Amino acid sequence: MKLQFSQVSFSYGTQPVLQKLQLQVNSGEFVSLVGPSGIGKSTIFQLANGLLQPDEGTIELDGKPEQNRLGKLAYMPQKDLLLNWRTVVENAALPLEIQGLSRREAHKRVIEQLDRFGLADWADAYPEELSGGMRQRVSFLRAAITGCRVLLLDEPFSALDGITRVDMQEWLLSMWQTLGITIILITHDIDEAILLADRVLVLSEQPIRQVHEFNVALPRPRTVGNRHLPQFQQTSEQIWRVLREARQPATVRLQRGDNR
Ligand SMILES: Nc1ncnc2c1ncn2[C@@H]1O[C@H](COP(=O)(O)OP(=O)(O)OP(=O)(O)O)[C@@H](O)[C@H]1O
Repeated sequence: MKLQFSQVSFSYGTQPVLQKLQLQVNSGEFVSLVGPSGIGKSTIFQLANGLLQPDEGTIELDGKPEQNRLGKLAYMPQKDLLLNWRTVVENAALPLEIQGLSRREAHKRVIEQLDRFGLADWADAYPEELSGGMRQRVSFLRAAITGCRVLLLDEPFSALDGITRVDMQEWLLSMWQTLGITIILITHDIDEAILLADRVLVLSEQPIRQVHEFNVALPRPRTVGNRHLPQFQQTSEQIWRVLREARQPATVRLQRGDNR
């Protein structure tokens, strides 16, 4: 599914966050969104999934303006939000039950997918028995089982330790390739953004009027070893430059304040 923002503006009260933003994510693409804290990344996700509506402009799904986007894009928040009193199967089945499937049918569909998501031995486990990586797999399964063709992932690996994080990045890439879905990932980790994505979109100004776009010219399938390739280093430096330049005015203000 293709997602497009056309001339989208959005404010929280008097605070503008987006101004006439153009943004497109193509069907089957993996796109990373990076930018400083508070710039508006999560707001873009909430606009995309219909929790918020633009003040101006349109949001299009597969080329058609779509006002009613709730439930059409799956969203996986930073914190996994698993319910402690529900087992793995019961947690993952929740959106299907909300969609109106019987408990029995919802569980059957989840159980069919457990192996693919590396959860076959954990069907009846409760969240507190799972490692951080396992919890994220359950959360990912819960988002993917909805059948939505676009997954919005809001810093999914930020709470994981380094080794688990690398494992999960490689796992996510293999799932993306198997499922053939569109993924948009918010991350603060530039290396992660590059390693996973076809394109990295950098948000650097507030309000957001445009995105800086970087195509990632690395072959697929990718592994963490790709970080040492010259193209990887080059893209990383370009992204850092954009983010550093954007920070300059704030730094200058801070220095002036300190000198006063
Ligand atoms: N419900 C809200 N009401 C008013 N202002 C909000 C609301 N949600 C976010 N904001 C403000 O809008 C701006 C963008 O917030 P948003 O959460 O989209 O940023 P972000 O880039 O996702 O940040 P982070 O990386 O810290 O998650 C921030 O200044 C934030 O304080």
